[in-house]
Amino acid sequence: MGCSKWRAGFNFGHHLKVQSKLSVFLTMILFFTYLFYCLNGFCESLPPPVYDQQTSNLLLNQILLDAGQDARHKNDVTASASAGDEQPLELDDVDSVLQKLSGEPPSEGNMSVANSFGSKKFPQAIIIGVKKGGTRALLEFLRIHPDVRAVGAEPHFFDRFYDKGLEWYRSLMPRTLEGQITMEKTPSYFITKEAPRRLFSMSRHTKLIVVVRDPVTRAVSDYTQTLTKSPGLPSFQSLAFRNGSSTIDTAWSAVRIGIYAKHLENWLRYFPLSRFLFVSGERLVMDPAGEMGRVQDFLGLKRVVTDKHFYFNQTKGFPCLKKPEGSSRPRCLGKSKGRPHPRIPAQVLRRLRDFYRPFNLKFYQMTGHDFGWD
Ligand SMILES: Nc1ncnc2c1ncn2[C@@H]1O[C@H](COP(=O)(O)OS(=O)(=O)O)[C@@H](OP(=O)(O)O)[C@H]1O
Repeated sequence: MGCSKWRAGFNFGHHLKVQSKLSVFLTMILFFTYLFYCLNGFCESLPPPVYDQQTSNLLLNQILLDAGQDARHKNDVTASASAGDEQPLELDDVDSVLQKLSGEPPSEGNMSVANSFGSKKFPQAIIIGVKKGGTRALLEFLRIHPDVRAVGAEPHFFDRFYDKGLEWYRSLMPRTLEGQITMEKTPSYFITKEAPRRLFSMSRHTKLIVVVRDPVTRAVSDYTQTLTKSPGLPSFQSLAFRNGSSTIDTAWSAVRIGIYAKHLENWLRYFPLSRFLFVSGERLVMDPAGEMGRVQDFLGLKRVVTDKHFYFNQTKGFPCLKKPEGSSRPRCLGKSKGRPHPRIPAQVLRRLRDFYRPFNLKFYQMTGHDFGWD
């Protein structure tokens, strides 16, 4: 009995010894495999951190906040809904926000290649406005171009995060090779008083793109977005007119943003007109290829994005991409782009149109371009 107990104890001890030897052996195999991979340079192909954890959390919080209740601080991060079986072209979830923030393409075979080559540069071209003008559509259309690399989410550097410094801003940019253009879009730059001076101090050569849209429809679009986030919002007319009077309330941002001439004046104090391209938001919908031709010329790019990239989606009521960046499937923008607008009384729209007319004319004169809103 005692002997068999001892033998059992011995077997158990022996078993343990064999097990621990086996685990040491396996650990060694793992270690040497890893060492072998690193020596062959494979470790470098892991995506490098684009920004530190603190920054990433900050941005993530900001983005989630943007996507949340505060419609004034909205972003392009929206819950997605596709038209038919198509994937929306937006930053739909946290993962894709982080991925897009890094500016790297979706996890496909070439990800490590895209991460390892080129360098992060300050953007040579920025879509600075205007909110609800069609800025997301323009950026996504541009991203099909092989010589354009852009940050997906809005960095908001020249308005909200300027304190973080230029190096922080540059770290958000995707890597580019010689001849490729780095881009970003943040529509609130156009109405930010300090933005022109700040951008000028980064580089006076940055090309500036402004997507403009009839300020009346732009205001309604802006209001629609706020209404989606806050369903209890007062009516459009009660916000557009000051204290129930017939005076337009220019303190309301949905109205103020549309006074394009005023905002442009601020930019022209720093940048010459030749540095700007004004894209018609209406034409971007009616003739995306035509408008994209102008944009590519302005950026000094070969006209790669042409009518063969677009088709008109009847369900969505907007042009969509046949093959967007990193995908072989057709895609439309998400449900927050191309939303139906609430009905606004005709006399309210007329009053607003009258209000904008002189500013529009001034804007046409300043830009040398009649956008045909009147
Ligand atoms: N191809 C395509 N698909 C969908 N939507 C398109 C497209 N081209 C332009 N638009 C118009 O873009 C409007 C949204 O503008 P922005 O992207 O600048 O909005 S934002 O400021 O970034 O929130 C959006 O405004 P709403 O129609 O009011 O939703 C659209 O009219």
